[in-house]
Amino acid sequence: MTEPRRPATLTLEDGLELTGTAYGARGTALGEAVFVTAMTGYQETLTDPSYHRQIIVQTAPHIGNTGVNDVDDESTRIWAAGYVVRDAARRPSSWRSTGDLRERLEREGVVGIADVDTRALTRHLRDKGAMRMGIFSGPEAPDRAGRLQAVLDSPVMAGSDLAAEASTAEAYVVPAVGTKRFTVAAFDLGIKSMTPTQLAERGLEVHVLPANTSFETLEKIAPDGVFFSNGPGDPAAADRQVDVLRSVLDHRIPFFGICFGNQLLGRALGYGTYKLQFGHRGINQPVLDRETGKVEVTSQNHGFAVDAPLDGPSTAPYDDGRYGAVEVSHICLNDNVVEGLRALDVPAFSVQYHPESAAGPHDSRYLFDRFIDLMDRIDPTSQGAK
Ligand SMILES: NC(=O)CC[C@H](N)C(=O)O
Repeated sequence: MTEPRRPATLTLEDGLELTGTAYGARGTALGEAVFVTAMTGYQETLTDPSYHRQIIVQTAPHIGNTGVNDVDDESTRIWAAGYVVRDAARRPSSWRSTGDLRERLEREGVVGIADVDTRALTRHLRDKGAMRMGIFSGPEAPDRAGRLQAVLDSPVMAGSDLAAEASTAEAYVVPAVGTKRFTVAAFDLGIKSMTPTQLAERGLEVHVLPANTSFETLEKIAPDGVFFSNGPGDPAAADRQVDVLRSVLDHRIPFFGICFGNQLLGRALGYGTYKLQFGHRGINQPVLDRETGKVEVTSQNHGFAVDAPLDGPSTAPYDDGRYGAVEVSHICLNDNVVEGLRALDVPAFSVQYHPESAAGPHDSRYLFDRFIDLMDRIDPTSQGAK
């Protein structure tokens, strides 16, 4: 291998260092190190707001080969705090490509590192657990002690309340495609753009709301259903959204949540959440739908999970069972982590994975139809499930 022309160093909080070549912007990147096993879809991954404050390590060895294009972004910018790849493509080659990933990373100030053995790094993170990381390149790069200190001084993910940082500043409406069936209020906790698209394509008028919207503001929209999106940060820190969700449940408004939304439904029902040793991030995670017995191959990106009993149904602990019985509807077949919740006495369900599937397989898009079924079953005069 030829000597790297623009050296860069990657430093983990446990002291491990790897050297490579600067990729994208030069400077310093700090964040939680997370590995992503998806073989495709790096543009969707980089622009997923749930990666706010995380440095992505791609296990797929060749990144940038299909360039970047104008249609695959999941938000208006790259949210990843840094990027670690093995072989960065020298030039893109795809009929869809309108630009070069390396140039885009540079333009958006995202510091990356290439020529790293990302699979060895992944095994390290898998065995040692989630931890902070820094990438350092350019003339200002600190020495070894300075690099480690910078990593140790950076914030940890546990306890971080980040949804508002990734949310829209202003509410906006995505009109229903075709005949309008229902009005939905979608809390943007770091929403991916494919989600309102999937909702709107099913005849839903989607009111996308900032993360800190109050229940009073929500009520003015008179939604037929409420949706909570994916998003960055620790669900244990999102008390404000949990309070709003409890009001939604109290009013028996049909609710559907994805990923962060699943964790917040878990909390609203009285369950705890915990940090996984390492997260689930990829587009080939097997999940069992326990009602149908079917296995879905899913797109996932989560570092936290809901702590709910797998044997069910059981009474939701919040306020002495105020929300009645709940069951764990989906589990991950790799490690039995809770991947979905369904309330049996209030109209609410959620999944820990990504039915909007951008990137990823489309096995789970039926869940958007289940949300519509739930709204269909509600009798507006009784404000309760039929
Ligand atoms: N994609 C998401 O919504 C992630 C949820 C949460 N931030 C986690 O890491 O578990």
